[in-house]
Amino acid sequence: MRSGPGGKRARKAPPGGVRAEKGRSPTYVGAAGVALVATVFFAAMRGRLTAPPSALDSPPSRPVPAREARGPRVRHERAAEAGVAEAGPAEAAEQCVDLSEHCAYWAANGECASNPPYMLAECAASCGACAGARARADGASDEEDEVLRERRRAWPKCKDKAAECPLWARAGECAKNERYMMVQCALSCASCEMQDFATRCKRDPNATPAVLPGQMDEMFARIETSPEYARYAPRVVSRDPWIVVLDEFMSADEADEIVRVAMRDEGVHFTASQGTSGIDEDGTLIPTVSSYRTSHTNWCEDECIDQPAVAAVRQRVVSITGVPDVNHEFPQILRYTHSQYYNEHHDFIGEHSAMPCGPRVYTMFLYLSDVEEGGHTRFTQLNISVQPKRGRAVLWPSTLSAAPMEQDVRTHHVAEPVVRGVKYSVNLWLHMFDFKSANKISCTG
Ligand SMILES: O=C(O)CCC(=O)C(=O)O
Ligand SMILES: [Fe+2]
Repeated sequence: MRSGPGGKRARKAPPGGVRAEKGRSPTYVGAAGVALVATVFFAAMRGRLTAPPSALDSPPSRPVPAREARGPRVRHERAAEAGVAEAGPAEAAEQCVDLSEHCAYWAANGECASNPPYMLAECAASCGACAGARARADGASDEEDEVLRERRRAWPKCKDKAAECPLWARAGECAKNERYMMVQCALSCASCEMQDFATRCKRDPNATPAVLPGQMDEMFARIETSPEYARYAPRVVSRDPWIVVLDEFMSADEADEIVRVAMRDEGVHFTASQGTSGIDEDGTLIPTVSSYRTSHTNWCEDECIDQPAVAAVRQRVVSITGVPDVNHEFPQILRYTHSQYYNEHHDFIGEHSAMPCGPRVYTMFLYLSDVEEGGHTRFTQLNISVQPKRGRAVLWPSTLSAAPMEQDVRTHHVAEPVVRGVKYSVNLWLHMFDFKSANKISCTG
């Protein structure tokens, strides 16, 4: 059976300081800039710069280090467009290619120096910042090179996973973006021991489990019988395993508000939904985009997570399940348009069991829109199908009440293709232990 859906995993995007203008410190531009100006100059002298601006009908706009442009999937797409199969910026630097047709123009206009994080990633060739030129383009000194060589001798397996790591490290990103940098740029950040999953991600033996054996049954029975929850109009559609539909879990206004939040800057925030295809040597779940799942995903964090409607719903989920908010993954907002679906899968991801967060114990799935036809959530082994309806939620376990660390294989499910309308929905995955603290140190995959 396929592995489960990708959860909110270690932030794969490059460091925030290089994602947004605000992160660019003067030292950064200054130090890297001088070296880069020289690099670009010599690159130009070597004839690396190709089409001059006049070759373009109108000059391209300045390169924008937008969030969207920084995520790994988008990078891969861009690489594919540029004919660099499966290459990201690191590979692009190795192969010495540009990922944008505008690189030469931008480089000629000094962008390699004034916007190095973006330009080094996207325009390695035009900036003369290919692998061989990397150290000098970073402005690294001979002493720094020696420090890195020493570190490599002490930690032969330690590596930087992105070509830009030395530059980012010099810009202070190891501290500003610890979660990403300490694993992805371990060599440059002197955090080699952190690349070892077992060292970085030990579960606290005293961590409090959210669900003890038998408590799952108690929780579902409470939802069914307690007058406190009657306002959510709960309906038990299965008892073993438990599946409870809550027809009035959210108001129409709340659901609409969450869609509005999700739609902000839509092109940036919704990207193809990913699954996972395994785990790499430092404990990072490997994301995949495949025909198994064709929806689009928008992770609700940063400016989304505390929006009033989102916060109210999160609080409601805490109070109904008893699972504290720190155990919840960031809400995963989904959009399915015509014919989009998610094939049969289980939300339990085996690899989580060895992580500090432990397994997903519950899924609270929220429907934010009415769908004219299709888009049902169908539990394949139980012959149960839940129709999307704005405000409705469905709650089910991924593990067994009697053994809550173990998968309950009966809750496999599919998202049926949407036939008419658009389905907006949200996954809230609740873990056995603290997810958010573990996520901060890249220990949730
Ligand atoms: O869209 C649905 O109905 C279910 C989605 C789902 O199961 C998932 O994203 O894990
Ligand atoms: Fe699912």
